[in-house]
Amino acid sequence: VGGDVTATPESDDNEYLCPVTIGGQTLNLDFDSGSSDLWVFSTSTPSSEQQSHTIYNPAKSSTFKELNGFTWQISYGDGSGASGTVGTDTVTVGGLTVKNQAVELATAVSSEFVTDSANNGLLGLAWSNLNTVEPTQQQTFFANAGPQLQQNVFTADLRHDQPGSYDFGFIDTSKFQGNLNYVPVDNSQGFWQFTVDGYAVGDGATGGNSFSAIADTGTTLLLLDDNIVSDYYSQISSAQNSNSAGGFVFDCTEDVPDLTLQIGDYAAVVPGSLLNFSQNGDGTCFGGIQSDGGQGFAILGDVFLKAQFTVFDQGNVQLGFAPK
Ligand SMILES: O=C(Cc1ccccc1)Nn1cnc2ccccc21
Repeated sequence: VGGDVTATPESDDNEYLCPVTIGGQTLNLDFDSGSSDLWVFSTSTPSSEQQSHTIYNPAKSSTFKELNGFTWQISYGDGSGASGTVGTDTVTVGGLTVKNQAVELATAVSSEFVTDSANNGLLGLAWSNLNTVEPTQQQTFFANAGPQLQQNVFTADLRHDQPGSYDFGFIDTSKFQGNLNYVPVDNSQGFWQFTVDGYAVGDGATGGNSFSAIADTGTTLLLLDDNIVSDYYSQISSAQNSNSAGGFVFDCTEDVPDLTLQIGDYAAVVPGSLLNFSQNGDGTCFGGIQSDGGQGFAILGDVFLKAQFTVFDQGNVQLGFAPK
């Protein structure tokens, strides 16, 4: 048994939304390998915060069960967050069904979520030890689905300005070139965390120290250590770190170099075209590479994942990468 679901980018590839059916009601959720809560806008969300969101109404689901007294509260690295109550229901993603899945109902959401009307909640795909439900931590959709999957994996094929896909339970070899390159994962902090062994800017030599990184579909950009960020932008003559833009910008006319991340024997190339992320409207463009804020590990978000077919292997606790 498996599932295949379309991942549709919002404008500027800011996030990727996938249809999820909960108790017969379908909402578009942000699949997030950087967190482990499945939460939705619901009838419990204040009407002033519901705005034009699609909401889940547990009262209309014949399979919803309240988990009395259970609560959740999550905050994300970008400062956004949400909190609420918990129940269980039948959740289906791309034909794959999990019964009695913990579904977290938002009773409060931060402004970033209120204004993002296409996003009706998140489906966490990190490891369950990151789930925030109290008093009893809950399992993710992927953890619950594991036993029924032919292969205990999900794959991400995210694309620039066009629909991509997530597959659960199988690896579609038509979606990548060559062989998959696997790297061991340290899931002790709940992330899909692994070691990058070096990097290269443009056609320069591969160097630098090895560093820790997480594969995070819930992050838009490629967030790296400040030293690597400075080294990269030293190759773009008009680049500057703009407070008003919130990061490094450069003239849109510039030729933007590739970035290669050496992962074991695999050279993961992120083409310059993906690293010229968006236009600021004043002739400058915003870079796809930005600072990780000094938090000690790099965050390989959608900018990186658009360039690689990625296998999140729960069974063998490893990640696989291949060019597309
Ligand atoms: O929060 C982040 C990125 C981030 C920024 C700064 C420091 C650390 C991490 N990603 N993310 C991952 N899942 C998310 C869900 C909502 C919002 C942002 C989300």
